[in-house]
Amino acid sequence: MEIFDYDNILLLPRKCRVQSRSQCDASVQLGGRRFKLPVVPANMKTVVDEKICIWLAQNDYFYVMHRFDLDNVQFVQGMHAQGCFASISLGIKPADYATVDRLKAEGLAPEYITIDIAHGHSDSVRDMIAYLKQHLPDSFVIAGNVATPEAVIDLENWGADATKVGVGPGKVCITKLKTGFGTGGWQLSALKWCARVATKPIIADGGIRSHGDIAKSVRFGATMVMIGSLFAGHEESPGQTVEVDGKLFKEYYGSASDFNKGEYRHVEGKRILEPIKGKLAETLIEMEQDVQSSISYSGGTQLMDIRKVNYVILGGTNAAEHLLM
Ligand SMILES: NC(=O)C1=CN([C@@H]2O[C@H](COP(=O)(O)OP(=O)(O)OC[C@H]3O[C@@H](n4cnc5c(N)ncnc54)[C@H](OP(=O)(O)O)[C@@H]3O)[C@@H](O)[C@H]2O)C=CC1
Ligand SMILES: Nc1nc2c(ncn2[C@@H]2O[C@H](COP(=O)(O)O)[C@@H](O)[C@H]2O)c(=O)[nH]1
Repeated sequence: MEIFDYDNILLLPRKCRVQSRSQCDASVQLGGRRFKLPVVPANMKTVVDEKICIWLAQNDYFYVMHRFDLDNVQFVQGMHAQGCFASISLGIKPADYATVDRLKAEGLAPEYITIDIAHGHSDSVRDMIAYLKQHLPDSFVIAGNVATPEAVIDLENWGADATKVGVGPGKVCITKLKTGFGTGGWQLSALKWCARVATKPIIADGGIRSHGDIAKSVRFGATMVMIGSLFAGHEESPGQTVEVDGKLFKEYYGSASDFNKGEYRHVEGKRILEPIKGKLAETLIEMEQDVQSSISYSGGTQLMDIRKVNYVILGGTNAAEHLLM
């Protein structure tokens, strides 16, 4: 198996078919809705809050609300009251089952539910998918996180409508160091490996450091990418603003860090500071323009045309041009 990551792959251009990059369509379909970009901000406390989720939904971007210190039922009610789709996260503990029961009792079906645990290839996820399919059958269920084709096959067979791939590639992740496991350092080839067996959409989660990594993810099989660090440093980001030597930063911490958990137990995340870089809306517009540009380099007009390009692996002993077929 080829091992590579975002920083040692480059995609190869094909003859351009558009007069302007504005003719390229960066939108993507997921769960019956079309979104402007194949990008979703990570469901983390320092990345999204209710206000950001409303803005994203109203502006045709996908979002997944985090599940920490939050009443999911109130959140779904609030989103529906604003005329927005509801997209929540759940774990697999008794409190999460109680949330499903309350949603059902209130007649509230979130349009999207993401089951979000560290080791998603597990019976506990199988059981939660089954419970959701029984009690909230209209919700589109995303399940993760996983790292292998076996896991993608199992989650799909258990009823997941999409899977989330990425164990340990995140910027505030220390899973690799603490456990010796994961896709940190080879997330892009893990995605390729998983995509070969997937029959439903994959969300590639973690490790995106520049906008070009979005196109690389799509090339290797992602329908969408989940991004934390690139979104955590905006003026409206929910993390605390911190001043260091006259410069402004936002805190960004892992969901499995002691900062999020409130205790030092099974910690697999850390806290860092991200420089503040302006408004979220501006970053999303720049991302859209960059993805449009990627599509034009692929010789296409639609997002999935990026899947057709060849690529090279830079450096290392296995440097080579990789042709399709
Ligand atoms: N993408 C990634 O690489 C990672 C992401 N995270 C994020 O951190 C947050 C917290 O995750 P998580 O701790 O799973 O959520 P929860 O705190 O909700 O725990 C979920 C349940 O799974 C159990 N559990 C957690 N890890 C394992 C494991 N390795 N093997 C067996 N059981 C396990 C926990 O029990 P117990 O605690 O008693 O073991 C708990 O019962 C999530 O948002 C998750 O996405 C965390 C780590 C890696
Ligand atoms: N191992 C851990 N992974 C975590 C934790 N909190 C979040 N995450 C994952 O990171 C991505 C975001 O990655 P980024 O590279 O874009 O910053 C996020 O979606 C989660 O899957 C954690 O505490 N430990």
